[in-house]
Amino acid sequence: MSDRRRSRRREPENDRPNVNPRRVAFDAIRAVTEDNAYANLVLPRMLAETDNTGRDAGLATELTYGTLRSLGTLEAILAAASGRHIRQLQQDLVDALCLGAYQLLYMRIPPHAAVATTVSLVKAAVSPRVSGLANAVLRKVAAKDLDEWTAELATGDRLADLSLRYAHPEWITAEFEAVVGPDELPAALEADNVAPPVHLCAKPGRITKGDLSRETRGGLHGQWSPYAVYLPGGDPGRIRAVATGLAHVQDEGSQLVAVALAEAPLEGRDEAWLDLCAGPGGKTGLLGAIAAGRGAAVDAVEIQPHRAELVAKAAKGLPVTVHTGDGREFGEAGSFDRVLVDAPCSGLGALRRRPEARWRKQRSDIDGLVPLQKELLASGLRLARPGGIVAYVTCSPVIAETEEVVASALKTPGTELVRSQWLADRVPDSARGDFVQLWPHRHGTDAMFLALIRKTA
Ligand SMILES: C[S@@+](CC[C@H](N)C(=O)[O-])C[C@H]1O[C@@H](n2cnc3c(N)ncnc32)[C@H](O)[C@@H]1O
Repeated sequence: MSDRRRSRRREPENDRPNVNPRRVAFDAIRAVTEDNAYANLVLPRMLAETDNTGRDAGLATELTYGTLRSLGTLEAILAAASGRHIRQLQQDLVDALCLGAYQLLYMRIPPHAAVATTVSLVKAAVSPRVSGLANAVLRKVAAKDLDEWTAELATGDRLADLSLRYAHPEWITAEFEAVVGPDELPAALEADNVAPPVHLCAKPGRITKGDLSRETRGGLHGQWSPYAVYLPGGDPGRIRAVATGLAHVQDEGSQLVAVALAEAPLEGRDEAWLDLCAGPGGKTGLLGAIAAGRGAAVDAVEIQPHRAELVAKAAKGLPVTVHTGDGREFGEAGSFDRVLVDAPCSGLGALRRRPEARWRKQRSDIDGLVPLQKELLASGLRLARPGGIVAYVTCSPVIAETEEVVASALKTPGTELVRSQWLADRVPDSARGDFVQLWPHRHGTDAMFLALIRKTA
């Protein structure tokens, strides 16, 4: 590097400090553990503020997301290496040690560099007094690789050992196993630890997949959804079609369940569609675009005003009317032909997108959500006309939020479960009995669940 370029790096333009990527990652992790921030919101802002771009931004992102995803496992290994309970150490030191241990156990960073940079970070950002302790603990961590550590800490309890190996809380591992079974469980857990590519949806009637793919400079067409394009990299907001609303960011699985509702066979009138839990509007945007091509219109309901505004933005120019209100009290019974109930859920099917989420959630959160899910589905069934079709969707595979909610709704007289033939024909291994269950490790999508229910009377 020339002297001129080196000095430019030390004194960045606009007086913005070019803070090194490890420090940015540490600050982002601190914001998550200390202030309950969301990494995917806080990190991009910190990268912009510190002028980190390109490879530096990539390194900071991998460090932040990887460390947060693996927190439980890193803390267990650090506890063993330090010989004390992790809660006996101050939290900012734990965060720095996790960042260092992640580099040692999950990345190809040479151990001496991972230890030295973390000790410097501890000196500068935590306290020089604990840098000796950090050095000693990290050297112990570096003495074994991840497989050796997980073998050493294994208890013989299969679910506990898998949870440690794949960095999931044990209760989530158990919930996944109840659906996917023991053979596929490791693959299902492992898939949550891989950052997913960004999926785009080319809104039908607005832009073709081919044109969207060209705008993304080579984005591949999605495997399953007729509207999906995989972004090859970069900021989706910079794609013109996304900025102008012709396309939007949407997981391919979310596209599939929305299209499955639109493609379900229906006799009679087919012009009044309802999206009962619409915010922030990804599925409303897609359903609105399909409805536009079929002469139908969509009513979209969202209880949170700021999310209702996002729905209105996502549906701009489409035949969609947005209502801010409670879906349990909305509308006239029997007035809709197709109804989507994309219920608020634990989100355990999208853990790969939210690095810290698995450590924040608790089993009791699900118990709190199930009554609302049942009420919203009951309301969706009330609002569907005889012969109409209701799609119950969650981005969670958990039995209590999926099968059990649907089973309770099917006790209502005049309802029957129908298979999504459209989805079954298109996506292999997507059947879960008569339901649809997508998986990151099988399909590269979020773990979306879909049940189609027809109102027979
Ligand atoms: C899983 S999200 C929906 C995602 C959305 N369909 C999409 O594709 O962008 C569930 C939404 O339901 C909303 N919600 C929660 N309770 C509700 C209620 N009683 N009535 C209407 N919306 C509700 C939440 O605020 C949240 O925006």
